[in-house]
Amino acid sequence: MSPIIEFRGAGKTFGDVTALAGVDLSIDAGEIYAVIGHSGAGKSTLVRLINALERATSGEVLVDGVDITKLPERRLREVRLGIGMVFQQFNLMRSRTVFGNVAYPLKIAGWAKADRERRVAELLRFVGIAEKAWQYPDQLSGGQKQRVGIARALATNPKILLADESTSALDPETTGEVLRLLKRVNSEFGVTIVVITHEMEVVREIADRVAVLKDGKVIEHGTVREVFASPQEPTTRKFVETVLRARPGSADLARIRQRHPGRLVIARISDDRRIGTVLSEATSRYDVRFEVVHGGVKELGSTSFGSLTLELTGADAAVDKLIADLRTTTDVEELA
Ligand SMILES: Nc1ncnc2c1ncn2[C@@H]1O[C@H](COP(=O)(O)OP(=O)(O)OP(=O)(O)O)[C@@H](O)[C@H]1O
Repeated sequence: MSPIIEFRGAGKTFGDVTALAGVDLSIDAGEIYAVIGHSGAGKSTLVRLINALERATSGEVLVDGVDITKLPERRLREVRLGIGMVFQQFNLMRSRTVFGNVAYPLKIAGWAKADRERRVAELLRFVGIAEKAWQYPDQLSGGQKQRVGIARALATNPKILLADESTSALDPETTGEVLRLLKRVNSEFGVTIVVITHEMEVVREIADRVAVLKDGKVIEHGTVREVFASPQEPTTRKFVETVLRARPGSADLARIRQRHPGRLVIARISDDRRIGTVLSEATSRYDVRFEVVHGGVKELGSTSFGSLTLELTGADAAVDKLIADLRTTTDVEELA
């Protein structure tokens, strides 16, 4: 895999505000790369450096091997033709039909009318809204508007698609549909997708790799599996916990304690760790009972992943032995 987008010490300041500070990041051709961070972390600035809607004030940004921070405006137009973008608020033209919106970039790029018509029909079929071609944006649901946004972004066959909070205005079900559509864009056309989000659930559903942005810096990056399995930074851990309910919050824990006076442990669950087998053997061997009191398991790619908080009731020494057995197969943390 070769990088299609590379940030090398890229920084961006607005007056005395540092939006990005020395970002190093490498995104491979054909992958779905997510950038997650809280509001103000610098996500939008980062994505706007890729299509040079903003210019870096330091460092380099390479797109397809070319440092775009040095290019004159005229050459940037070519670079931008290879990059599509979808937005949180869809940014459709209200006065044009669905067809007109999707045809617009083709018109700008000088496509002949017959070619435009063929291409738009093909795109609308791909995103599943062919029957809405002559409707106006105001007549569409949020999910349908975003399908138009995606069709428009793909019109000129870009190699890169930038999705800036593209599902943040949608309900969870519609979010799922749009993310599945973006996955098809990636798998069927090989388009590299950069997803900007503040939701870890979006990262889980769609991305191959993820970078966590905080105060204009990349504080952690890796495959989605690595980052979910062992988040290093407190900010990353909090993001992961929003999806996995890995650890009961303090209010939850107080309620759990009231109902469950036994010892509480958190055990990591994943497909390759047979914790069910160990638990059932150890509970009968040591005469310890267990109750699941918190947690969850989610699909992550082709595997399951998560954590459970268990209440273990029995003689202290027996519970110790059970915890030791569990530790031979997974990470176990006892809650104080
Ligand atoms: N045009 C601008 N002029 C001045 N400051 C800016 C400008 N654009 C961004 N900033 C500042 O840069 C920082 C990063 O902003 P950015 O929009 O990139 O963050 P973000 O992570 O996308 O946040 P959000 O999720 O709220 O959009 C913020 O402090 C913001 O106020």
